[in-house]
Amino acid sequence: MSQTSDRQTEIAVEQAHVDIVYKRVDEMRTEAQAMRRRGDQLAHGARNEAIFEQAAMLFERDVMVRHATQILRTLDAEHEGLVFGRLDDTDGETMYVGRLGIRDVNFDNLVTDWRAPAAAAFYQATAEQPMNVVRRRVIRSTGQSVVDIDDDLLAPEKRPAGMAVVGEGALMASLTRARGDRMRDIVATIQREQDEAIRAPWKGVTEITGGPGTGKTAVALHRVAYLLYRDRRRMGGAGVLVIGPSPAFTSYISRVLPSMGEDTVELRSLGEVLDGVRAAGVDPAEVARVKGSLRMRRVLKRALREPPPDAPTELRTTYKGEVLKLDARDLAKVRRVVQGINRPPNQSRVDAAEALLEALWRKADSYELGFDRNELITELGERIEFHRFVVVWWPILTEQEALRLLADRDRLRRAAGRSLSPAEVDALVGSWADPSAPPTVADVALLDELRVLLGPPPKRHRRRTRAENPNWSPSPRRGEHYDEYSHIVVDEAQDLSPMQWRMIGRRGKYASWTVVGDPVQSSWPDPAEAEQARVSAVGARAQRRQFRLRTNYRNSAEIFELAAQVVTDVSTPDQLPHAVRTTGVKPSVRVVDPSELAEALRVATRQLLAEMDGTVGVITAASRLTEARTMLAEITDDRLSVVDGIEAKGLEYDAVVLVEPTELVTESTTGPRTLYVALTRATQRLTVLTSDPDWP
Ligand SMILES: Nc1ncnc2c1ncn2[C@@H]1O[C@H](COP(=O)(O)OP(=O)(O)OP(=O)(O)O)[C@@H](O)[C@H]1O
Repeated sequence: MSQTSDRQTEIAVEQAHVDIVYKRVDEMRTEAQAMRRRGDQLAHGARNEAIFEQAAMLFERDVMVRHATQILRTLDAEHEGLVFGRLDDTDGETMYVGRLGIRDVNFDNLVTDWRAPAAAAFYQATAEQPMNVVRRRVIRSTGQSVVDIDDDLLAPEKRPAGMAVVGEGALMASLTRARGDRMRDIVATIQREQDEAIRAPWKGVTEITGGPGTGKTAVALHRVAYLLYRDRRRMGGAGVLVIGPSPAFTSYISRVLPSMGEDTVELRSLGEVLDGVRAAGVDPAEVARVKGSLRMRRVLKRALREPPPDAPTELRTTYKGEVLKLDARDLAKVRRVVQGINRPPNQSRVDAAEALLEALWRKADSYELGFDRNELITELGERIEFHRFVVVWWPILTEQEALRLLADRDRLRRAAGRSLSPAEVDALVGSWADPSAPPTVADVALLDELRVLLGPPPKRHRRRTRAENPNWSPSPRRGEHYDEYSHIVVDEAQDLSPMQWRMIGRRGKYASWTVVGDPVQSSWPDPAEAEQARVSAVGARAQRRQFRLRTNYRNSAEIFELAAQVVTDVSTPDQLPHAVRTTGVKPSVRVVDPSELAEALRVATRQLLAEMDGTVGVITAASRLTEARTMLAEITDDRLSVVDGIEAKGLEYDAVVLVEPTELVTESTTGPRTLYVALTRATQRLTVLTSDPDWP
């Protein structure tokens, strides 16, 4: 039989099974809807019952409705390609693998959930270790129709007569497909080295490293789905938090988990970790470096010891005809006493009031007029003007207010002491000069640090804090600043600053971790400091297991060959992945005169948009981003994005135009690494526009 007719016959065989599965799914949906209706009726009827029975009924109803809703949600998830795999083993048994486990009315397996132990062979069997598998088949569907199949024959010698083997490899077919603006799941083609990381035990710290395009992000997200499936009670209750570098990145990965039926995971970018703040802007590299350094912790601590800018320098009152006065030196002494109690400032106002009254008493006592201490303290402490004084002398601050105070150069210089150089102080003051500017991503970690240093405001003030903050939005399911996640995934971990590690560590006091990154792509200049902060965030004694992914599934070999050249000085050969796919198309490096850059950029972009089905990214240095956007303003195509090297982190496009690569290198101390990131974003085509005839 020819390959084509073999293929058609086999597609028809699989379609027959897929039809049975979808029919069963419809039945299950009807059953779940009926269950939910029954639950609702129970609640309705319960109104007329005795209290005791009512409680039992309500409980039953809750369980019923919850269970039914969960089933419906899972069934309604975007389950295109619900059945995507089939294994035929040496005993002649067949098993279908899919996004969900489905049984027929007799409880016989129609589909095994990909996360179940029984399905592991689908990902782990190889020709060297076939694990009893003769043929592995990947089934590709559109909607409910099977459109293609791809087989791997793992044990040719055990192949029974008549077993067809068709296709050219599901992985390659999937890798060459055009990309959309959202990442897709890879459940059908997870590779063995990836599967090992996905199925690693939940405890401790799981580190996944690997070069660009090795599937680290995909693996981390599939690991979340796996952990929720295997250990839903532990993981689901306290929740899973996934942290990525930017809102563009979280939006890019946002579809992966829902497509696997998981919609309870929180995805946050680094600028959104602190509740109520949504920062997306990034500082210039040298400013971000200062803001992210652990030295900032000392600076912030010292800053909070300073009196507020408009604090009164004298407290004057009268008691029984005598003038009692605390001058600036007395007040400074009282402040030090309160600070010595070592309670966070927002929790210390009562201490401050008590210390002031004590100081006033000592003044009065020194006059030797025989005043009674208790009487004096009670009377002065009840006076409205004393309260007014305390409120301005010891204000309750929000973290935003506390950070804004640091825009004052003298104040910051005092707080900086020897921790920051004068140039670093200037850089920070410059970045905070505009009081109406929103916080940057690096500011968020400082705000979170200040939040903890300041302590929670007394209850009466909390409402004020929220009302004053226009961006404040309560997290729908969790208390504010929730820190009990059961699992935290940190993606692009190589870029986290020490201050960001501290911020995230606070949210994972009881968590296990999946930490994903590639040191060669790091844009953080002091890896040793970041490593120290990371160890204290995830716990030094936590059990650690490491996985390294070695195959680059994103870039064509031609594109990766060029990219690898720019990091030869900052990487070891072991850190660079192997790109498996060749396209026969080399990257195009065009030398252009700066005066002709705009036109050359438009031509290259239009050309790639015309030639490719999928997405096109234009990547520039941060300093040239606005200009590039203006140059391309006349091209309106949803498939086009214009980003800088940092924003490009974690994203991918079918084709990329890289503008002036040397500018990405000179823009920061980790420039070659940022350029490496930019050069490894394209799956198929790369055009580089440079004014340097010698590049690369
Ligand atoms: N097993 C696989 N099957 C199909 N596609 C895969 C597989 N593994 C990875 N990919 C694809 O390769 C691309 C790169 O994956 P991903 O973004 O997870 O890599 P990464 O290691 O996080 O990259 P980077 O470090 O550059 O951000 C994605 O399009 C992903 O879907």
